[in-house]
Amino acid sequence: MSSRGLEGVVAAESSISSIIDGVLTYRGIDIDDLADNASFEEVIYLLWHGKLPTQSELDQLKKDLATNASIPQEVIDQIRLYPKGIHPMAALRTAVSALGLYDQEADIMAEDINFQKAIRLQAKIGTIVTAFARIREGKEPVSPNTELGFAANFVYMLTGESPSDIAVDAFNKALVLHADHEFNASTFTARVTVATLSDMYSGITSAIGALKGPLHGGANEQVMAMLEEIGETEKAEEYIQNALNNKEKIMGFGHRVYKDGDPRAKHLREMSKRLTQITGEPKWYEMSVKIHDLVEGQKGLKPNVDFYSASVYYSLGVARDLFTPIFAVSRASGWIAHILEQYANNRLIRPRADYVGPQKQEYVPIEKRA
Ligand SMILES: CC(=O)SCCNC(=O)CCNC(=O)[C@H](O)C(C)(C)COP(=O)(O)OP(=O)(O)OC[C@H]1O[C@@H](n2cnc3c(N)ncnc32)[C@H](O)[C@@H]1OP(=O)(O)O
Ligand SMILES: O=C([O-])CC(=O)C(=O)O
Repeated sequence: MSSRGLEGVVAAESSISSIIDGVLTYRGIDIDDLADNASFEEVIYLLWHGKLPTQSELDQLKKDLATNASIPQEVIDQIRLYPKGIHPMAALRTAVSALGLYDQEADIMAEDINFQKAIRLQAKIGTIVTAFARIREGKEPVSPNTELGFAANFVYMLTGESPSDIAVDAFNKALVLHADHEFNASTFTARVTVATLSDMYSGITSAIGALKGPLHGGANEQVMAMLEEIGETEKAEEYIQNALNNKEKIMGFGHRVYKDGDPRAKHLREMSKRLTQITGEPKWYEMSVKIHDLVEGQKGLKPNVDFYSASVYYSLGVARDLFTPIFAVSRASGWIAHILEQYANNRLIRPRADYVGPQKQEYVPIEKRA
């Protein structure tokens, strides 16, 4: 008997992140502690090395990320040629694949070289997202500022302006919260790809493709589309009632693993409350809370990481279709950690199918086919 969607199947051992009794940890540290205290760079180090960095290790990682953040001119030139109107996740998938063409060590598998590649990839993925976002608006990409940390540099490259502390803190926390999540669909995809001993760029490219879908990372964009379609908090009840009556899925709710709620959602809810007050548009938070109460009350479904992150990113002035690419910028750290773990103890991932099709069929020559 197969398990539909591999529900409940334990596919491998991992020591990177855990979800036990509804508690999420990275390397055994509770996500609540990390969300309240850690920088994204500390989390990257933790995920890749299995321990929190010392001050000098952190300084070195920050320096490495900042100095590797520029992307090859060829990749920028290619981005300029992408068709107008494409989704930024499609652009990111294509540009990360292209990035691999310009990494002379892409196919070298030695552990130390893989760590260097990990830094290059993590450093450049935010630059790709921001370069695409600006080029499609007819603006020039902004080169990374080597003096800035990861979150600040991302906001700087996106806007071209010196980022506010509020924006940097919010981005940092969002990056920490999205960094890793056990064997979610995109991470598992990355592991399947590199378990053939394919390269890291192939692993990340396939993971981006998996994250793009609305049942996974793509849900955050769909949440904002729903909020904007509803428009006013007073209209939420009728909208949600109709959707549930029509058996539609409400984006940002439900989870394959968490049945009592996603521990990341409360942090994003708080951020949404605060940021929507700051922008003077509390309605997006109020509408989200209204929807939350309705969906939980009627279906018992709780919000996942994608629900309140929508109003958070919106309040930070991010275009709706960049929400999922920002998720990818963060999750790249987790994908890379899993790719390194897969390489370190590799075996091809190749499950079986429960064949339910016809058997003992004859080959019928084409002229005799009905
Ligand atoms: C970062 C992330 O990837 S978090 C997840 C992001 N995705 C979303 O927010 C999309 C909306 N949510 C969903 O589609 C689902 O809850 C998933 C895909 C996240 C997990 O789903 P699964 O474990 O496969 O549950 P499944 O889709 O089988 O749903 C089980 C039941 O709950 C219902 N259900 C699950 N989620 C929702 C939802 N968001 N809205 C309404 N009903 C839902 C299903 O319709 C189904 O009902 P049924 O048994 O009457 O047919
Ligand atoms: O774990 C999952 O299935 C989806 C999820 O919440 C994530 O990837 O962060």
